[in-house]
Amino acid sequence: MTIAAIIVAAGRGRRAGGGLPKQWRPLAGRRVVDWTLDRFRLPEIAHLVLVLPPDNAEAWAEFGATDLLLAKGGAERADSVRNGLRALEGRGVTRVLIHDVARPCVSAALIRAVLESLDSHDAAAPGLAVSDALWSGTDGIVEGTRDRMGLYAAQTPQGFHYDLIRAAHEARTGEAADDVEVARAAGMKVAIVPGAADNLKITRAEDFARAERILGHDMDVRLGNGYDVHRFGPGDHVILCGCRVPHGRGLQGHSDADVGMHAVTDAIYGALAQGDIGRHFPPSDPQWKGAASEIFLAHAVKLAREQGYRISNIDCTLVCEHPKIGPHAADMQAEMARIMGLEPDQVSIKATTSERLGFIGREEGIAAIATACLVRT
Ligand SMILES: Nc1ccn([C@@H]2O[C@H](COP(=O)(O)OP(=O)(O)OP(=O)(O)O)[C@@H](O)[C@H]2O)c(=O)n1
Ligand SMILES: C[C@](O)(CO)[C@H](O)COP(=O)(O)O
Repeated sequence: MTIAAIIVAAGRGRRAGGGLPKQWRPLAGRRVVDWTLDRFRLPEIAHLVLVLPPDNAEAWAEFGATDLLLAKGGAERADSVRNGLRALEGRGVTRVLIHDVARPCVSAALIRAVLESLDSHDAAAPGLAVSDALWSGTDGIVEGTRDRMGLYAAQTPQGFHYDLIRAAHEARTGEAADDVEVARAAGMKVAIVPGAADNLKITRAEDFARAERILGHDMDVRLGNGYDVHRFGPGDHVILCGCRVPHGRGLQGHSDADVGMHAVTDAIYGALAQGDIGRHFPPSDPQWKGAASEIFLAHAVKLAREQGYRISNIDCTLVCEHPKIGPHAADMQAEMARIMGLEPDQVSIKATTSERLGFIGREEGIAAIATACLVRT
């Protein structure tokens, strides 16, 4: 089974106002689009499609440089979805989730409930049973009461067997309230999964404050620290934070002895309460002899993602008299950011001496200390 998710983000956000379309506006410290995308970065989702406004060159450049598949938005939401479905052609996708970028508070539990329902149905979508009384009205005056029995507020992600919804969208053009309407027009039976009140769609200006409150309450922030020391030995360079730095001696260790990268890796494991490098890559195992420490860091980052965390920032301090780190700090920052899939401004690499005191002062080795901040997505 291959699962994909399509995030439709080609709307204009007219009702939300505020200049920029709502998906690009800030929400609890990040853009709406970043929150929504991260919600779908789950191990079971193999492909993530982002449907973008065709005229937003900046967004195409930004997301074109990521692992996302991109598709062009159309005039109506249904046109955008159709293009998203086409972008998945030939990738062996069997199930697809279709989600509004404007619903950034969706939980992994709801996403998984929809997927689970697809085991026994062609289509499934979250619906929130209407609990308030329903009126009809004109010009601010109530004209009648409607029966709310059996009525649901439709949410996303709406999930489908890929071939069926693909054919349904190709067969039906024109406006549709949602993909469930398209599916039903093609004769598909759609199961209702209990929706979540927190899974609101940011539609009007005031919805930002509510979404911010939900994401704030939800926030699970974890800190971890890492500390490492490697001893100098013969050599003509050291590897620090992924960069080769010429030096009169090398660092000794079972792997490439990248003391900075080890401290950062341990900080991430620490934040996850997952021990340290030695637990995942035992020094007694000969396969790690001389290994590039990138393997360890990439493993810790993957573990964080699998456990539902994103790395918010990293701070690493190298402690040595020599080599001087300043001239190499920017390269180290870029390399560490690359390995972790972060922006360089999320990674700080700095250095200090130990004022010629102790083993560092005697230039017997280099120490590194690091802090990692992880946030549940
Ligand atoms: N042509 C369109 C229209 C809408 N959408 C997406 O469909 C979702 C639900 O639409 P809505 O909340 O109505 O968003 P907008 O169309 O952006 O808002 P508005 O109607 O206020 O302009 C949003 O994620 C929006 O980006 C899209 O991808 N392509
Ligand atoms: C798909 C949807 O989110 C279901 O509630 C909704 O219909 C899309 O938004 P719109 O406001 O109807 O365009």
